[in-house]
Amino acid sequence: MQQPLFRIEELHCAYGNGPKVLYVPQLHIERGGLVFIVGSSGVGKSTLLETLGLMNRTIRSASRLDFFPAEGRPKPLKACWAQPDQARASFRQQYFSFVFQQTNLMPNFTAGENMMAPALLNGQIGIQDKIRAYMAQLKLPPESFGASISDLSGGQRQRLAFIRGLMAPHEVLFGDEPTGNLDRHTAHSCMELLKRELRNDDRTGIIVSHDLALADAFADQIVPILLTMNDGRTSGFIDHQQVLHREATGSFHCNGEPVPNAEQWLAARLDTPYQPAKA
Ligand SMILES: Nc1ncnc2c1ncn2[C@@H]1O[C@H](COP(=O)(O)OP(=O)(O)OP(=O)(O)O)[C@@H](O)[C@H]1O
Repeated sequence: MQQPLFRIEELHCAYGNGPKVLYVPQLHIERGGLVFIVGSSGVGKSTLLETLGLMNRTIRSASRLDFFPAEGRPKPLKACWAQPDQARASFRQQYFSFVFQQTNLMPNFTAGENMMAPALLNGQIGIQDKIRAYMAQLKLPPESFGASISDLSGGQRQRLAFIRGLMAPHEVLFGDEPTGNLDRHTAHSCMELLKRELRNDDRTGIIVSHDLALADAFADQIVPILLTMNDGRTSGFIDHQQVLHREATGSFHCNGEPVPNAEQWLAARLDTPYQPAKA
């Protein structure tokens, strides 16, 4: 049976006093596996990630925004948002890790130190062998372990950041275009590794991506953010009936109907303004 990870109801997101950028009447994200958030540019994918990951003040209002940790009672994120920055940071550090396209590596530390940092900070030891195995899998040369960040290519840095995120033992890993700088083959290797490791550790990856083929190949759940038009302005909208779930057979279904080709199904919906049914 599926376990809840996030439960969202009537969430409105905006930046400061700016216009509403995202509306989520209802969304259930389940624990375990890989969840992809897809949508056209500017529709609110990063906003959703920032909201769930307690990264940026994006909530205008929400009637429910709950996180269900593996142990203990559900945590109302709405209440976390009212707390000081320090309290939110320690909540994040307890449960969440992050991988961004702009890697945020520490330039004064070597590649190896960067990859080991989150695991060491969380008290893990004997991690070098694991990191070296991940490096081999992602075709990073062994000597790059001791290299300066400035001596590595953009794609190598992204793979380092990816391994660093994997090494952090948190139960949710948020990724914002974590393979955006990589060629298709390497992006697939990253996702294969991520999927396997998440499954082994009962963790969940929530990934923002433009790459519908990657979502089709690896996601267990795909959340499309649809484009809506209000008074001439566009904003994002999530219709829970348009969320795709992968069945045990490996194929997707949506609202009880089979979806034979998720990539095509999504491509046909994402760029066309969507008219939500009236409640
Ligand atoms: N810090 C911010 N302050 C004000 N508005 C913002 C901020 N960040 C994003 N926005 C606005 O919110 C909307 C959604 O942006 P968001 O970055 O979430 O979209 P996205 O789907 O992730 O886009 P992309 O695929 O291009 O990265 C856009 O209209 C954007 O201009």
